[in-house]
Amino acid sequence: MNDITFFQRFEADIVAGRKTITLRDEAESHFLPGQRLRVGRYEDDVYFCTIEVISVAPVLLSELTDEHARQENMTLPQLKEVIGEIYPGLNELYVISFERVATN
Ligand SMILES: CC(=O)Nc1ccn([C@@H]2O[C@H](CO)[C@@H](O)[C@H]2O)c(=O)n1
Repeated sequence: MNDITFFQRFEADIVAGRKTITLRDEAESHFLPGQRLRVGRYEDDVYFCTIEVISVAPVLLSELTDEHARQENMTLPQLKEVIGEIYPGLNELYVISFERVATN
């Protein structure tokens, strides 16, 4: 069983260490620093790596900066568009920062 899933289009960036945060809603805000999470693809739940949670912190959509976007390997407009598609109308998000620790 996986602990968290990402859309398949982000797999390569996560595995390469180019994507080091994810923005989630309250339902996925319960992860704790130091936890190791098995990561799978949203589309088929196939495991693809393990990450260690560094921190979890609330952030408003309006507070997102170029630094968040850089950590997503996107531009800020791209990031806001993606969030608007995944979480339409949601302003209160949680930034989960992580480090990729293993691939098995
Ligand atoms: C079921 C479900 O919510 N799955 C999600 C949710 C979010 N994300 C990524 O986190 C960042 C900001 O939201 C962007 O990179 C998103 O694509 C994801 O990959 N998969």
